[in-house]
Order: sequence, then C-alpha cells, then structure tokens
Amino acid sequence: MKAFEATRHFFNQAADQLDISEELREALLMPDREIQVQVTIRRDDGHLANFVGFRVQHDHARGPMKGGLRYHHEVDLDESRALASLMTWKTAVVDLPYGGAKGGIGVDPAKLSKSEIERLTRAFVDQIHDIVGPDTDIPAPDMGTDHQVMSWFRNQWEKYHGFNPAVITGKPVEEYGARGREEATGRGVGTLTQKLVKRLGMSADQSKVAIQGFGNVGSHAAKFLHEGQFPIVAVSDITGTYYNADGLNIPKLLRHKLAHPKGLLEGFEDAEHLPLDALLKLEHVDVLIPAALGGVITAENVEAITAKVIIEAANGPTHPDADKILNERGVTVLPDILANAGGVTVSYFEWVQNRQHYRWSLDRVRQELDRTMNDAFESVWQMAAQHEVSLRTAAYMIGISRVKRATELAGLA
Ligand SMILES: NC(=O)C1=CN([C@@H]2O[C@H](COP(=O)(O)OP(=O)(O)OC[C@H]3O[C@@H](n4cnc5c(N)ncnc54)[C@H](O)[C@@H]3O)[C@@H](O)[C@H]2O)C=CC1
Ligand SMILES: O=C(O)CCC(=O)C(=O)O
Repeated sequence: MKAFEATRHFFNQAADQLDISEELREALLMPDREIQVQVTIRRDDGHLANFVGFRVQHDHARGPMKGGLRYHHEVDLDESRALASLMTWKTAVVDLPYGGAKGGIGVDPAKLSKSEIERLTRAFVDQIHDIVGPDTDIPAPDMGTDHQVMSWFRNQWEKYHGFNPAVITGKPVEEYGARGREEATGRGVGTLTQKLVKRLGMSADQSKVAIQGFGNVGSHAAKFLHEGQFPIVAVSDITGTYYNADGLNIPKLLRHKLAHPKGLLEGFEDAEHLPLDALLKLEHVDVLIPAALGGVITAENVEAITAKVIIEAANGPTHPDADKILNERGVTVLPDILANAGGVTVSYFEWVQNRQHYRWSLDRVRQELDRTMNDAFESVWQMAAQHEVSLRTAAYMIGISRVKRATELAGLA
C-alpha cells in the first residue's frame, strides 16, 4: 500500500464514524492542485544535474495552505500527496486557520555541497514562486531542509514578489524566524509523551524510550524527554542504532551531533552500536518514537515491537495493517497529526509575528505551544473515549469534521 492509500484508509475509518457520503469523502480527499517541476542545477564540477520537485496543495477550506518542504531521495508525487493531506487534518486538529500542503525535491542532500543545495533551492523557487505566498501556501522545514534552506527560499521568492517574510516559516531567528520554532516539533512530542504516559498510569522514570531518527525532531524530543526524567535507551540515525540499557547520555549525544560535520551520530562511543533496523526490535522498550521516515512500522516487523506506547513524531510511520495489530494488542498509538503538530503550531506563531512586525519572547512561544498541544490532546482523548475509537480515529474525526464544516460554510459542498 502506497503512502496516500494509507492516509485514505485512516481517513475512511474516521469518515465511517462521521457518516460522510462517498461523494463528499472524495471531495475532501482529492488534492486541490498538484505541481511537478523540473529542477536543474549546475554541479560544482560543471555538469548539469536534473531533479524533480513537487508541491501538492491539498485543501484550503480553513485558510492558506501550510506544510513543509522535504529533500529526500524518496520524495515523489504519491508521498507529497499523502503528506499534504496529513497537513490538512493536522492543522485542523490543533485548530490553526490553515489548510494543508507539502512538497519537496527527490534528492539526497548529503550528496550535494552547500552551494549546490542553495542553487537547487533557488531553482525550485523559480519554478513554483507564483503558486506559493503568505495568503496562499506557506512552506516550512521538513526532512532534509532547515532554516538555511528557508532563508534561501525566502530570498529568492522576494526577488519576484518583494519583501514579505511571511511567505515561509522556520526561518533563522535573526531573519524573522520565531524563537522556539526549531525545537517546537520535538517539544510538542515531549509534552504529549509526558501527558499520555501519565494518563496511562506509567511513570516517566520507569518508561524506557527508543527514538528512531536523531534529526531536528528526534534530537529535540530526546532533549525534552531527558529533562523530564525519561531513560532514553536507544536512538538511531542513518549511521545505525546507539543503545545503552541503563539510558544514554543525551547531553553528550547532542554535543556529538553538533560537532559532527553532517550532524550524525557516527563515531559515538558511549553506547553499543547496533544495525539500523535493531531499534524497532529492542526488548524492554516502553515508549517507541519513530521520528524519521514514513511507513517504517509494518505487518512484517510489528510483532517484534515491545513498546506499550508509540508516539508518531514522524509523518505516516505506521502502515494500516500494523496499526490494526497494534490496536488489537492494546498498544496506545498517539497519531502523527496530533503528536508532531508542535512544528506547524509554532510556524503559525511565526507567520502571525511576521504579519504584525512584532516578536514574541521564547517564553510566550512555549506557553502558547504547550497550551495548544494540551487542548488538542484533551479534545482527541475525549473524542476517543466518547466514541470508543483509537486516538488516531478520534484525531481524524476532529480534523475531518472541522474541514467539512468550513467546506460547507463556504458553500463548496
Ligand atoms: N521538522 C519539523 O518541524 C517536522 C518534521 N516532521 C516529521 O518528522 C520526521 C523527521 O523530520 P526532521 O527531524 O525534520 O528531519 P531531519 O532531516 O532533521 O532528520 C531526519 C533524521 O532521520 C534519520 N534517518 C533517516 N533515515 C533513517 C532510517 N532509515 N532509520 C533511522 N534514522 C533515519 C536521519 O539520519 C536524521 O537523523 C519526518 O517524518 C517529518 O515529516 C513532522 C512535523 C514537523
Ligand atoms: O511548520 C510547518 O508549517 C509544517 C511542518 C510540517 O511539514 C509537518 O508538520 O509535517
């Protein structure tokens, strides 16, 4: 099952509870617009290199469309479509005045130099600048992109349209970026992990955590959970799994990542180094946090997962077949459209600040983020209890209902 088919499956599970007609389901699921563009750059060695870029604008019933830009070799139209639709339900679950979009380029950024990535970003903007904008579609960071890419993107877009930093979020703090955006997704994951574990009667210091992916989201989630007394026994990145049954030294791991030229864990010595796929199969893990790619928890590997709680920091990490098995086994899954919504929430705060030419303190950002995440968690929890459905179905029910209502109010359906 491909990525969009998986999100369609989860959508339909919730739509069944809401009794939505087939024709309205199709209208809500079908993306507004899908763009595929050629992105050609000259490499440092003088040769031309061609890449394919995508932007899928899924739904705008609740406001301008919002969602990240991914640079990864597996980016394609189907994945962008799935991720864009997740953004529609996610922005609705946390009640932001946005719709959903997503895009990126099929490229392995680790194989390009910094100046090649800059040329790639500028060439991509040349192709899509007239379909994005502060009132239409506002990109942000995702896998393989960061505040530097956002800065190049903004600079290139402004060459066509003039000064307007609200065209993109996740910018450097010294260039109209929001304080706290970089940590926001990980902080939201941490806040909700603490809340969920407590709700389930487990204690932080007895809940062993494994985190797949140690990039922006995974590393900030690790920092936050470490500060909250959770023992983090394993983390992984593309260089493998790093394991310590007594708990990893997270401050040391974070320093190691900062010092590594590509931000990797390669060479970290205070841990057992295991293969990449070992992380999902570790015994004695209570909380598993996928924070890398989609589609990693499948019917084939789900039996090996021992965790009682899964927090979906990544987008779309759980295959529907695996999700069914996890539900039957009583594993609590906090779904992506709630768990990782901290990033887009602070992106919204950045956009608001840019439009008002005003800057919030880090304390204010954190307070408003924590409040937004807590409120969304409570609504999803109550919906799940009331309808006796999983947290995923409950989150989709809230997201879909809000988008459906906006669509009906606008007279579109
Ligand atoms: N950056 C953000 O604000 C948000 C990100 N997300 C999602 O979180 C996930 C991670 O995104 P970022 O942290 O921003 O990306 P990133 O590019 O900063 O980091 C990705 C991490 O995953 C690791 N990785 C890649 N393939 C792996 C594999 N097969 N096994 C283990 N580790 C692997 C990389 O080495 C790196 O440590 C994605 O699914 C993204 O869509 C969701 C919401 C917001
Ligand atoms: O910050 C944003 O606007 C979007 C982040 C994103 O791509 C996501 O939540 O998956």
